[in-house]
Amino acid sequence: MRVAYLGPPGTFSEEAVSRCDLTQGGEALPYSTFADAYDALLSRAVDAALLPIENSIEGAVSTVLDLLVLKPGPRIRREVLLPVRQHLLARPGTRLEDVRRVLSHPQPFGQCARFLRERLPQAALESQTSTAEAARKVAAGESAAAAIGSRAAADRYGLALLAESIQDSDENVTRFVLLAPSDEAPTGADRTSIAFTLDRDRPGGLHEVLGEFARRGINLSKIESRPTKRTMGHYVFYLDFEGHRAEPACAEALACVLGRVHTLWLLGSYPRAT
Ligand SMILES: O=C(O)C(=O)C[C@]1(C(=O)O)C=C[C@@H](O)C=C1
Repeated sequence: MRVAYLGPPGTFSEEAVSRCDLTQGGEALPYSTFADAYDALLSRAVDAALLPIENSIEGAVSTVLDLLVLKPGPRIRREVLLPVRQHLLARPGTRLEDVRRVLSHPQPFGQCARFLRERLPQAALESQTSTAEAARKVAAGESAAAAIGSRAAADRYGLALLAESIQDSDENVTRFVLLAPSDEAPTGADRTSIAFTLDRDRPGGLHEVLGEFARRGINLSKIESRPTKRTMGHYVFYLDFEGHRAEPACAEALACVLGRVHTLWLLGSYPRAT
């Protein structure tokens, strides 16, 4: 399987590729942005794309949520839970007090907010396309800069760990989804992701949708909203629930939801990661 991920090599996304049963041993192809990896799947340059969707400290990876409804088509075939340890990486010999610039992907800045505030309050934070890209630039640049990223990135780009495990909480997990042309057959322990918009200004619309699941004893595991990007106050709701869309109770709930929403996107059913 050819799988697109956020590169260059050394990202957490690359590590997630090596942890997913379907992509292990396949051909992993690095792309510079989530949108590029997603487009590679749409154009069939790859068979799948593995993208982060949420983090236990920082929350939604909104770019990826937006892609799922702005360019619909790909289905979620797997979820992968990756424990994430963030480290401060710098060229060997750099001291913490020398660091004036910190480079990373925006997500790790949020995951390491306390460390940055307490230990590097003067440093400028510079967003990069990925943690590994940040490490690559720090390795190539001057010593006043550091990157936030993985141990694998430090090894690959010849950087030292200036501070270890700097995320706000020890429990730091990023959830990735493997997107493919179709989702997975039922396994008995599945999850389903959908997205929908509601008709505007109808009281109780969201409550009615949630009620279809509650009535059938279907456990919701996530709800998230994003702006539709068209009008202020109009949202796309993202919902995850336990069960497969082909199971009778879930199929019935989805049929009823279809009658209560403006637009429904079926994002896929896939085995639940533990
Ligand atoms: O920059 C990387 O290493 C990525 O794989 C991206 C990403 C993300 O966007 O969430 C993945 C996992 C971590 O939460 C930090 C960054």
